Amino acid sequence: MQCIQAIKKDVYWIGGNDFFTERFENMLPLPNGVSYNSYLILDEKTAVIDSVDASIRVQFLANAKYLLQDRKLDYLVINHMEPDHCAALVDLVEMYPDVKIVGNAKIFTLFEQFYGKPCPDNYVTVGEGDVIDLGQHKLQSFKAPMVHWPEVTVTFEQTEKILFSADAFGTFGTLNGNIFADEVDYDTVYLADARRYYSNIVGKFGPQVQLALKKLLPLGIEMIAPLHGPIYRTPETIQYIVGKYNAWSSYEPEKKGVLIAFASMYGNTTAIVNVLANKLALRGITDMRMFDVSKTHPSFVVAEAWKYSHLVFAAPTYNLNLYLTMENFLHDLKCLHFQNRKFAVVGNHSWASAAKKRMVEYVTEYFKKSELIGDALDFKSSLKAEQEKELDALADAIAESVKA
Ligand SMILES: Cc1cc2nc3c(=O)[nH]c(=O)nc-3n(C[C@H](O)[C@H](O)[C@H](O)COP(=O)(O)O)c2cc1C
Repeated sequence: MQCIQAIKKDVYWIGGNDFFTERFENMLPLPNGVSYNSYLILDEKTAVIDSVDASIRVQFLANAKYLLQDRKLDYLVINHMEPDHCAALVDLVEMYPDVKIVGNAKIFTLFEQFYGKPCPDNYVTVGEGDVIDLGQHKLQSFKAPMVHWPEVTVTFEQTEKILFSADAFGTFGTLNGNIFADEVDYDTVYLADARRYYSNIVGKFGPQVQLALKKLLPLGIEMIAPLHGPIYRTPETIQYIVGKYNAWSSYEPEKKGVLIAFASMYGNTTAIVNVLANKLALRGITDMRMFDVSKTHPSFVVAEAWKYSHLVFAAPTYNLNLYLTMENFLHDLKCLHFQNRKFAVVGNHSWASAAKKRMVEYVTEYFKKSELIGDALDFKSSLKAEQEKELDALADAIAESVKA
């Protein structure tokens, strides 16, 4: 049966929820599921904007069929060729063989790479600013390269001022009946997932997101309809998510505070960061977060890194290298072009130290616009009373910097 909602007169959400898939891109855990959004416009001409993942293909096709009844589908607009949005494209072409497929040249290249050439005569290639006229609704195409993938386009519906934003402004988390951001307690239900989606999926492409925002915001957007998560239709929710994207894509921390990311095999490094966190609390630092990167999936810790201004890394040496789960976490941050933060480093070893040096290397050589606070510390196996003053000095330096 169909499961649809009108988002404006004659404009419908025809996507669906995936509660089943364990990991997005087979890597990032989905404790709250994910939605794949698609949209259908019924005008003098009909159009579907993007399709969905294979997991909800049946629901999506039922939705499209229900709305189109015995009308034909005139246009299939493709903004993004990642498979979580493309699994039903060929089905639509088979159901509506005359459909015109709208996309830029890169979209058609990727389409053929994934699906061969089932319908090369159906292509309508659009460039920057080109408009597809449906009657009342007019779909204008804008490139947003690397706002996740190189082919990404966004489509601006000029009459209702709806931005079909592809992966931009998307979030993990299913839509729970309420498909609009203003219908839910957004900060409780979606904010953490939105930050985790942004930082892990789009985080590397901050400058490209900034360019897209500069180009698109002057259009006077009155609704943002992304490919994942809720739709933003009120000035407040639009301003809110645009504000978050602006901060995230310019690598500005949302909060002055401390995130402690640590790793430990036998608990000695854990004991050290527990004492450090305690000392920071006694110096007035509030709302700290601590994550064992061996236990918590890095995608969650990456998201918290995007939020906080100050980060402490603490880990032992392992086979003359940095302990692997910390190495993986820092490598992940490096690949995401993480930057513009203040850091403290605490190593631990028993005979030949490597962890401290490697963590300092990440901070000073790989994370741009970043600063090491206090002395990088190195402990030998366990915390001794005589070293407490080193931890006190580090806590003083971090607290002073947070409060500055
Ligand atoms: C497999 C393995 C390899 C290790 N390699 C080194 C090493 O190369 N250099 C070193 O100084 N300590 C090495 N250590 C020792 C730990 O770094 C050290 O005992 C540390 O204090 C453990 O901290 P934790 O209690 O937080 O796990 C190794 C430990 C293990 C289990």
